[in-house]
Parts: sequence; C-alpha cells; structure tokens
Amino acid sequence: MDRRHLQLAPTTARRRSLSDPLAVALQPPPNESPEQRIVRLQAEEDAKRRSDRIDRMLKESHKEQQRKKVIKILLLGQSESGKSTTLKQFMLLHAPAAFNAERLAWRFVIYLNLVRSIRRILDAISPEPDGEDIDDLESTETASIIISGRPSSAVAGSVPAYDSYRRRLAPLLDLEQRLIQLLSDPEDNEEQEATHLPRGQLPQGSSYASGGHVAVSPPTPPPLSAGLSTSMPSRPAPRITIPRGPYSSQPSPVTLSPGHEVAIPPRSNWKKALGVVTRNQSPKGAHTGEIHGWWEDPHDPVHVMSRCAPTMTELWRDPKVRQRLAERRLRLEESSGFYLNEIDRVTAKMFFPTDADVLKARLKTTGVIEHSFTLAKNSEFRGGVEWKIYDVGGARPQRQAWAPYFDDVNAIIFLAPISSFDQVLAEDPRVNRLDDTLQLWQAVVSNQLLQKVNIILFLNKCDLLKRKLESGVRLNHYMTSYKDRPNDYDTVSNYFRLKFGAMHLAHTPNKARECYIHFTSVTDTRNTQTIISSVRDFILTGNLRSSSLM
Ligand SMILES: Nc1nc2c(ncn2[C@@H]2O[C@H](COP(=O)(O)OP(=O)(O)OP(=O)(O)O)[C@@H](O)[C@H]2O)c(=O)[nH]1
Ligand SMILES: [Mg+2]
Repeated sequence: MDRRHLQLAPTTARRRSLSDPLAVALQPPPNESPEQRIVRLQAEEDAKRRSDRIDRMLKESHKEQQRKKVIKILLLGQSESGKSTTLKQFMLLHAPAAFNAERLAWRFVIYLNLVRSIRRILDAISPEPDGEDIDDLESTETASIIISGRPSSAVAGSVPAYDSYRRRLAPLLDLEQRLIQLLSDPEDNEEQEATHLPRGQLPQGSSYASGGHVAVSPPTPPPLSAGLSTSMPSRPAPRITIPRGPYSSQPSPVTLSPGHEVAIPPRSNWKKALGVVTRNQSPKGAHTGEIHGWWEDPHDPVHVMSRCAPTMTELWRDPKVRQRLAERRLRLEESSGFYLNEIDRVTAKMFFPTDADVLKARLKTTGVIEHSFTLAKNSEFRGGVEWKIYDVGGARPQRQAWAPYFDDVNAIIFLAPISSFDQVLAEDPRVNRLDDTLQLWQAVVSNQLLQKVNIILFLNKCDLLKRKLESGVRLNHYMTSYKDRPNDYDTVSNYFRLKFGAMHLAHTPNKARECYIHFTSVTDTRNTQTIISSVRDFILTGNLRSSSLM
C-alpha cells in the first residue's frame, strides 16, 4: 500500500482532510505535546518503511511472474543416435557465443576421433593370429560394423606394409592416452608429460594388445555409482569409473564404457579448460603482430598429429587396407571416421575447427547434462523463454538415469537413427540397433508419466540411409517385415515414418496426442536449423496453450 499522503505538505494535507476520512483519522491530536509528536512521527516513519518493503516485494513477485517461462526438453535415443549433435545445433542457433567458446576445445576430441580411427584400422589389418577377429571388432565402437556374413580371418588378405605402418604410427598410439587424460582431467594439463601413462602402466581394465596398441579388456560389470552431474546437483546420474590402478594413488580420471568407447566423466570441465584461448594461444602478439598460438607450444598434440599425417593418409588410401576393411565389414566413415578423408586439413598446425567439424566430433555422453539458453523476448513472455535441454547418455547402462526427468519435462525429442538397420549395439553385439530403437520408442510413447508430454521424432541419419541404400544394402535382408518393397530411399524412409507413427498410435496412453515426425540428418546445419525452429515454435505454442497463456 502506498502511503505517500503521510508526507504531504501541511496545506495539502489540510485541504485533503476535509474530504478524506482516512486523512482525518490520521491527523495528529489537537493538543499533541512535543514528545508525543516525536513518538508519532517515529511510528509513522516505521510504518512507511514497512509499507515500502511490502510494495517492493509485490513488484518483484509481479516481475518474476512476467520474467521467464522455462521450457524443458529431454533428448532421448540410443547411443550414437545424434542427441548431442542435436544439442550442438540448438546451441549454434540460439547460443552461438557459447558454441564459439567451446570450439577450440573440440580440437582435442577431433584428434582423439582420428587417432582412434587409425588404431581401429591398424587392429583390423593386423596379421597376427591372436589379433582381433571379427567378434572383437564387433564389440568395439560397433556403430560402423554390419552384422551379417561374417568373414573369417583366414580368407582375409594381408597388408604387406603393416609393420611399417605400425612402427611409423606408434607415436599416435601414445598420444591417444594423453588426449584421453587431457579431456578427462584438463586441470592436470600442466603435468600431462608426467602423467602420460607409459606402457605397462595402464589403468586396470585396459591393456595393450599383442600388437602394441592400446586395447581394452571387456569391462567387468561396471560399478554404477550414483554420482552428481556438475550441472544438475539435485539429480542423480550414473557414472562408470575404472577402479584405481596400481600406477597412481589417485582414482583414474579415464572412464571407459561398455563397448570400449572413451567416455569422459561428466564432471570434467574440458570444454571450458581447453576452449580458453590462453596467452599462449592468442592469435596475434599484441605489439609485434607476430602470430602466436598453440602450434608454438611443443607439447601440443598437433605436432604428433602433423608428423604422422603423411603416414595416416598413406594408410587410409592404401588399396590393400581398404580391401581388408571391406572384408571385415568395417565402415569407419559412418562413425568417428569422418576425419579420415581430411587428414591434412585436420592435422594442420593452425587447424581451427569449423562448425561442421564440431558437429561431427564424437564424444559419448555419460550421465545427464543440462544446457540452458534464453530465447529473445516475445509478446507472450516479456522476460523471454528459458530453454533447458537435457542431453542424456543413450547406451543401455545409462538409461536408468532418464526416468527422474519424465515428470517434469515439456517435450521429448526422440532420435531414431534409421540408417542403423544393419548394425549392432556397441554394448551388446547380439542386438540389432534398429530393433533396440523400436523397443525404446515403444517404451517412451507408452509411458504413463509422459502422456501429456509433446513428442517429436527425428528419423535421423537420413544421409547415411540414402548412401547405404544406394550402395546396394537391402533393408529386407535385415528386416523381413519389409518384404519385397522397393529398396529406394523414398519408399524406405516413408516405411519407417509409417512404422514409428503406427507404434505411437497403438501404444500412447493419450490418443489425443499428436506425434511430430521429421526426417533429419542432424549433422546438416541448414536443414536441421529449419527443423529446430519449427520444433521450437511447436513446443512453445503447445506449452502456451496448455498453461492457458494463449
Ligand atoms: N552422417 C551423419 N552423422 C551423424 C548424424 N547424427 C549424428 N551423427 C554422428 O554420429 C555420431 C554420434 O552422434 P552423437 O550426437 O554423439 O550421439 P548421441 O546420441 O549423443 O550418443 P551418446 O552420447 O552415446 O548417447 C557423431 O559423430 C555425429 O556426428 C547424421 O544425421 N548423419
Ligand atoms: Mg551424446
């Protein structure tokens, strides 16, 4: 309540007193002593202070109500379905400054992706009788491995230059450990030379294969400890940690997940630590105009990368190597092997990742990571809309962390990688990836807790699907229900749209809910950003309606 009238000048107060009963009631007694006057004025002052405080609180609370609407989106789907890539596209569109701030840090992930692709090639072409056979290959980073017609090692051709490749690429295999260490514990960067693990001192659970490269023994059932993700202190998220090894008194920062893919602990602040342009990395010397950058730091991984670049290119272009990879049905281009076709550019001393490089960089998610950004003010919400996007780990052991988010989410974007019909899960090579996605989809659409939640389905990796079908891979070979329909992209993609749509209709507990389906290739920025804008408007409109604000 505003009590400014208490401060009116005496004449005004007197004039008002004739008509204002409140003012009459508040008038001082006619025979007020000076002491009484002091007490009265003091009381009036206290009352005014209290009143002003209440006014301020009311104003704040009104502003708060107008300030922000929070919309929560959960990204769901199996591992490697494209959730984190979709999140990167959201950031690129709505938080470009944050995206740019992380750009340099992705350089290390790109190096790691390239180094691991090279190691997989070396493993695949190894002539050693006790080297990996196809079963081993299938249990490692299997998104790129197809599942039928296993060739035996016996029929596979050999690569005469194998020993030479291995010798010349040995520094890369050491660098792999350093990169994992760097990403897992960037604070330890200074000591990276000291903490670099020499052979024979690998973390428990990992070992060198006979060929001298790093290989990881099948994980024992991972100790799932309820840890807290940095960004979500109140939400439990599982993490898988390698037990302490004899090499260190500290717990290993390196985490490996089933399927042997590298996973960085969610608490690692690698994006912040490695994305910072330090004094050393500033593009120009302030006075001299001379270029200074990470490439002048002799410890930077770029030096090993660029020294090994000619051999990497030679290996990747070697027809015998290609033949051996084909025999082993290993298709690296579909996963972290993107960079194999651009070795010179990626290993250049001054390599600065482009948007496309960052989108393609693969780092498995563990736990649940929250990202927020605010959309500009609009007519409905004067304070703008805050979007919180939760990116979850999609591998099977990670899925138990999803449920706590179900009761408090406005929309789900489900990623179904439809190119994966001929692939198996990294965490369980007996399971076809598409079957797993369909099961997961059914579980999500039939979930009672989610019945009021908007569901948007991204039938993803359409670019890879198209390429795969054009190369002659037949869907009915892996999915007999497809029968003898044409094997072209339009028919196949439409078949998937109808199949996923029909499952939603059959299993949703809320028959009024519509499910929005998009064909996506989330590494393609132009196409994805158009879809993201329409998804954003759809979610916003739906939520405005449901909260009776429209
Ligand atoms: N060609 C192509 N590659 C894609 C597409 N979507 C994702 N990828 C790539 O597939 C890999 C896996 O994508 P992520 O976004 O990391 O997968 P995720 O669902 O977050 O996986 P987890 O973190 O393990 O749950 C990355 O290298 C992406 O660049 C796509 O539509 N086309
Ligand atoms: Mg991810």
